[in-house]
Amino acid sequence: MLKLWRNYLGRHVGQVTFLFLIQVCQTILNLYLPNLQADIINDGVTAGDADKVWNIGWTMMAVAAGQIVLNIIAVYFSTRIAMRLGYEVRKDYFANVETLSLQEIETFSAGSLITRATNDVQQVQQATMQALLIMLQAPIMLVGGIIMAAQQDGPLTWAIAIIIPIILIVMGVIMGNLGPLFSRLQTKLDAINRSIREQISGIRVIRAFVREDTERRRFDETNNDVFRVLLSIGRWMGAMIPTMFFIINLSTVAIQWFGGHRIESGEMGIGSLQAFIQYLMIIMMGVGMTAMMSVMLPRAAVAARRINEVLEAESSITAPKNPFTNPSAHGTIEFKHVGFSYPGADDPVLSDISFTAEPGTTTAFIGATGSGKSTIIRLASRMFDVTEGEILVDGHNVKEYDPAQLATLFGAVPQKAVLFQGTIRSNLKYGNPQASDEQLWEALRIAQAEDFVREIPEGLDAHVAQGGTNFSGGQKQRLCIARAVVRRPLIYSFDDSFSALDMATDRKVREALEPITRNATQLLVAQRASSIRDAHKIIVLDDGKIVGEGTHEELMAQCDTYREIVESQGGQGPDIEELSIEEEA
Ligand SMILES: Nc1ncnc2c1ncn2[C@@H]1O[C@H](COP(=O)(O)OP(=O)(O)OP(=O)(O)O)[C@@H](O)[C@H]1O
Repeated sequence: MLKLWRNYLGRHVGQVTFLFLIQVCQTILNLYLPNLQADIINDGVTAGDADKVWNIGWTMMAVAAGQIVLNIIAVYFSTRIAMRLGYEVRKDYFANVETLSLQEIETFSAGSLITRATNDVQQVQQATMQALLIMLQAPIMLVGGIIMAAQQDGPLTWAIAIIIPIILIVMGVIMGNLGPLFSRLQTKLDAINRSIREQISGIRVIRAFVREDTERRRFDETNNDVFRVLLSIGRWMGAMIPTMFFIINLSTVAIQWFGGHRIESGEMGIGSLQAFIQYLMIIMMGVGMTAMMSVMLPRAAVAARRINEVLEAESSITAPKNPFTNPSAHGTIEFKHVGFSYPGADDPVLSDISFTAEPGTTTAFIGATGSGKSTIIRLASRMFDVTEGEILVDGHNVKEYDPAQLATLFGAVPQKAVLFQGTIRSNLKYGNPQASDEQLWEALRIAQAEDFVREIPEGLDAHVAQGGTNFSGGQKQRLCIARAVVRRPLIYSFDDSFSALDMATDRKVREALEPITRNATQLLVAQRASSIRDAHKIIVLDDGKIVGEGTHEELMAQCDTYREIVESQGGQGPDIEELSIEEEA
């Protein structure tokens, strides 16, 4: 928490100092009021001096008004500073998350990253606001209250010396139990966020398989966990307030009783007893504020630690000091004995993968699900770093490139079509922000998406909902293909990118792509053997290893796994063009 405050409140030292000065003045005025009250009763009312009553009364009014004005200023500045802190933390947080590689994002998990950016930042923001308001006020109230009470009646101060340690012990016990509960709460909130995210994004599958009850039960378990922790927190918080009031009321009765005896014996004025009780209340308020801070701070400290973890996280995929710039890039990709394990996984997903993909050729990957096809595509553009061997692009290790520059060589169409909230234009311009409308329409034409976009009255300005949910699977896939085409990259990677297209559209897209990809390097993952039989090179994967490499004919002759795949899909049969012509007929 301190680190976060140092970094972010440090940027507003002027405002924070001004706020602290206001708080000191306000608290001094607050401490002065009971003193005036004692004077008005002792020297004015009891002595029957009306002038004194008026004079002190006016002073009390002025002091109270001053205190109110200062309080308003303090609330304004503490809110402003805390909101600014939240804004700046969120801004830096998001900027840093954007720089992280998939490796770190998967380690944190998307659900936890969202909770940290929302719930955790809010906790810190609220704690900061309260801290700015009461952190300086509480100790002044405590110490100042004791001094002022002692001035009213020294001998009665022993009562305060007994009451404060009792309250501190009670608070200590309650806070000691609340701290670990808040840590647990944050972890449980992460879990509930993950669960909500998964279930909402998978709602169609849940409905299709009628799994609502199972999912509801799974959610109930997570929800119950949060409920149980909140209940425990509520119990301790609930115990705190009545306990505090019990101690305060008991103390007031004790002070009235002892004070009454001292008034009777003429050692104390009535006004002084009134003031003494008021100072006791101020001291208790100081203790209460400290207690409130000690509830809020541990919780905010947990949140601050989680935010700091993300703010300080560094991408494992970084640019070298002097990145290699390639003025005449061709797009040759070479895998040399590549091995790879996902972060946290024990077993390698890929072992000893070696191949070269040249410009003007298509290298296709086929194999059972989970055999590592998509992983090869991800490694080629350095979304993860290999754990063994090396990957070269145009003869240079991908680690020699600036990752951002390397990414511009690729036009990737991912397995899961990803679109962003905005318009068709804004989504296509991800491929090339400078692209003209003509270029966007041409890309749509190549991706066989022109017709359905033209049918929408807004055309390129048609709204794309979050995640592209207002488009069908095939439409989304075609928009993703168009986005890659807009870039006109040297390397195209199609990760099962035609799976949602019918045979006829699949053929049309491939035909339209042919002229623009003719000189590019193409990496193509496909499930259908018929889709890749024309590839210059087909690599057959089995359990992360290459078990065959060659053209369709070569593999049919030499590779059992490939032959099995082809036969399981209906034998050599007609290729995709023949199939689609039949389908159209
Ligand atoms: N982000 C990840 N974290 C951990 N393991 C992963 C991750 N992504 C994939 N894997 C694992 O790596 C293996 C290879 O996955 P990959 O997605 O490369 O297979 P694939 O051949 O493309 O499969 P499919 O044809 O089903 O898309 C699988 O066993 C999978 O469980």
